[in-house]
Amino acid sequence: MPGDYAIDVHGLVKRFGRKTAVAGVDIQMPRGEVWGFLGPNGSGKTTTIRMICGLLKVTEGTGECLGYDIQRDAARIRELTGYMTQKFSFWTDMTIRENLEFVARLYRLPHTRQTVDETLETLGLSHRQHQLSGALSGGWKQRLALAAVTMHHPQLLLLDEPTAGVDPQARRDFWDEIHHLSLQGMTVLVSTHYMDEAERCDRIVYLAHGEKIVEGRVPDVIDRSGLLTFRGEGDGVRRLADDIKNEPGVEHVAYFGSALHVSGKDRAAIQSALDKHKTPDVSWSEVRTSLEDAFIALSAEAGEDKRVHA
Ligand SMILES: Nc1ncnc2c1ncn2[C@@H]1O[C@H](COP(=O)(O)OP(=O)(O)OP(=O)(O)O)[C@@H](O)[C@H]1O
Repeated sequence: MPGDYAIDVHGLVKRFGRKTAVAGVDIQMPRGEVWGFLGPNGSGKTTTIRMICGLLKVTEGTGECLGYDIQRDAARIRELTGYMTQKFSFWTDMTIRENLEFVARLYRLPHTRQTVDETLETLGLSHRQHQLSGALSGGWKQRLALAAVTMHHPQLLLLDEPTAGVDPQARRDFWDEIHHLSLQGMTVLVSTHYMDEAERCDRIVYLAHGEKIVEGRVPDVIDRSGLLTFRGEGDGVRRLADDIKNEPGVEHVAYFGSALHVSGKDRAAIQSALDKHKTPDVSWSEVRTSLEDAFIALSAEAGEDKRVHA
């Protein structure tokens, strides 16, 4: 099989007129892994994905996807890839089965009936195959879209915010399916804004303003942020937020239900801030820094919008 990496791209740049959407991104993603692609709105995730699968011409940069050159072999890459766009569409007045048969014919897949049967079975859609697609709930629509993009047995799945607006149980089911596909050898790159989804990935890549800010396993990304976090619980803890926020060395203060999380890089400074605002009914303990806080800190370090710290 050509190439050790499913995705091996260097210095990808995409400019739309004077706007630089992607400003030099490198990704080396081994085959068979599940990676999360994160970053604020407009940070360049979709544009990067579309360059990787040959749907968008790169302005600068080189690379291979599944061992094929992203500029020269775009058509071949598209055959071997399943790409689920943010706004995937299907015929709402056709049944699930009819939609999948339509896609199968579009891809000129052999043995249409059998292929569709297998796809329905794999994704747990068999019992719903005669339902009109337009009547499906958000979670089942997502499942149908996944069925449509996996039917030709791609080696690489590129999923662009596949679970946006889907309820937690459906998101969980969707992720079970992603891991199931990964166990069958598929490589999966998923863009998401959900931190719990990021935690399910082998590795995450975080973009901001078209640049890769950080890449790694979740615990490593959290470590790299250098943040320490303390959780305060007890009556009145939320009233302390504004005062603690203004203490030196305190970088983030966030509400978690009735608790308060205080983060910063300097242990002594945080401790002295907490001591200063000590009250008998509030207790503090050190907890794991959240991935969200780590991203905010890393983005700020990289020159991202510093208003997030205000
Ligand atoms: N065809 C286009 N023409 C001009 N600008 C574009 C085009 N496509 C994307 N952009 C711009 O490029 C930047 C990156 O967009 P992109 O859609 O890749 O971001 P994203 O990280 O996927 O965002 P989101 O999380 O909102 O989906 C944005 O500023 C966007 O407006």
